[in-house]
Amino acid sequence: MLALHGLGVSRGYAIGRAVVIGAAALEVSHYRIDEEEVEAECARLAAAIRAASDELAQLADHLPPDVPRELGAILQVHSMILADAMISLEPLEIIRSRHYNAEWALTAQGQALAEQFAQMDDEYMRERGGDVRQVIERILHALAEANGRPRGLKGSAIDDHGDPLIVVAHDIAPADMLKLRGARFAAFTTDLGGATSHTAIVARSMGVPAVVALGVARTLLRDGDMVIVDGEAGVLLVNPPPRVVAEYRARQADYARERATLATLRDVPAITLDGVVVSMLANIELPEEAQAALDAGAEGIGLFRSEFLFMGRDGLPGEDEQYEAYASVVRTMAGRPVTIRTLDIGADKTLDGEATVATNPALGLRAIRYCLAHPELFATQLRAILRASAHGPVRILIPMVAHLREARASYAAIAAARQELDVRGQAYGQNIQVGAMVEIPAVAIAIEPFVEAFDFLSIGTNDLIQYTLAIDRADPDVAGLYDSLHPAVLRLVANTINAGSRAGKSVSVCGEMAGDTELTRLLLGLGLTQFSMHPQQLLDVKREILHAHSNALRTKVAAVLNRASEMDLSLLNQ
Ligand SMILES: C=C(OP(=O)(O)O)C(=O)O
Repeated sequence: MLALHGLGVSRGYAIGRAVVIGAAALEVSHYRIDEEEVEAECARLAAAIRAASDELAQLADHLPPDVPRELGAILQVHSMILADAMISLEPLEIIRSRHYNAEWALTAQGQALAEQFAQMDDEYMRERGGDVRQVIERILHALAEANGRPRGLKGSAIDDHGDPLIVVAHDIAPADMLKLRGARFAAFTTDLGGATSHTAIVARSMGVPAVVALGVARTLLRDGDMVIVDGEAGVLLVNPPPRVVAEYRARQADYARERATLATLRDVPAITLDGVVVSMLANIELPEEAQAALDAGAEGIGLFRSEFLFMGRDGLPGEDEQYEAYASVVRTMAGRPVTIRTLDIGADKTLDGEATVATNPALGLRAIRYCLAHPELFATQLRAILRASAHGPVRILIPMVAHLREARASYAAIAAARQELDVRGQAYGQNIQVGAMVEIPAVAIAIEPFVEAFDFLSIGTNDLIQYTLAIDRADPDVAGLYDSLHPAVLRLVANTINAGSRAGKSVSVCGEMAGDTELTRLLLGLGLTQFSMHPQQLLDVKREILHAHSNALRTKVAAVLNRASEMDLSLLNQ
């Protein structure tokens, strides 16, 4: 058994078969077929191989006279590869023996061949690995065309009869995670990533165990390997013996029982032992998650990351489409407040087709900076949000504010959007509240004018830590330095909470710190009374709150906050 250690970023355990994917393979559907479908699936693959072969022949026959002669030679090599049994027969055997769908059989064979070619001594032969990959891609295109739909996971069906499937990837961009949402994988692992990378955040929102920062796991695993993902300990076990599988099945059952017990806290108000009332809010990425938030007892949405509506798709969503998405959340939350963050695009969250030239995108044209540089895009989103406020209480949250002039420009844009709606005869969002994310250290330090400028504040600890400690939150090489307990981080959080409380303005934490039960007592001790986190984490954190004594924690935290060293959490348990 191989045990690989990474960072557990989404709780729970999964036992299943690995689906090893590279970036391009993400677009390929993986599902198992029934015995009676085998011959039809083989015929489908054989037809695609013929189509690819015809296409190559056509290309070779109609080569313009001015193209280099090498191209003709390459096409010939590709035709030979295509005719070879390793491509024309082996994948059919995989369909018959493993009941994989055609695309999966082909990519599984491609992966095995890529590894064989990579190990060859002869450089010429090693390079042929690239040709094999190109030939396989040509057949995948032919399969997609024959299906009459673009390749993608959306249309895939995952094996319902056999073992659960577990994604093992080098890295998955947040936009690709969106494609995987519909595909019902039982767990995720990636070689890259950090605890607060957006990939980890999306995995948590999908409610499946996930381990990131595994280093080279993807290169060590093969499609179909039996694996266990331990999201608690951050471990990936490969080909475990039956004794270990049995132990993990027992852990899975215990975990399910623990969740069921927690569910009884759903409607219990979050009040500390000394009577401090705490608001339990949810973070969501897509409108469908609002129901999960309600099911977990959320008292509102503290952060709707609207950028996920814009990612992993062709073109931008228009005003009506956005309005429908926001309105559906507001309707689902039935009178509870919904905080919609305006487009926070940039760094690891990119729009399709938009390349960045920034050398350091985390410090570049992100979030409100991007929106102010694209006024029409911003205005469209603001109109959609204002319209959605007709269905219930909505708050607008502006990300990455660093300057007061950005606050002024945001208010001006909201006023202009309101005016445009007025002209249309739609008077919406007259008294809408506008807040700012506190995620740039400069704001948390010079906080007073921002408290004054905005109706409420939400501390984005993920970025606040990233920018305070100069740690890329998605980079596994520096994950060990990403530290929520650093005294500078805690003082910035305390400064923001205290300034809000002095001015009577509401302050929440919506970064991952809010959902970490190890930090609940610390945040209560810092005076926090509004927590916003993934629906999955709400009940765990509520349990901590119900057993805490807020005033005692405040005294303890105040006594150690100004120490130079990292916060010692054990002091809060004494
Ligand atoms: C909530 C936050 O924003 P995001 O994780 O979406 O960047 C944060 O930075 O803490």
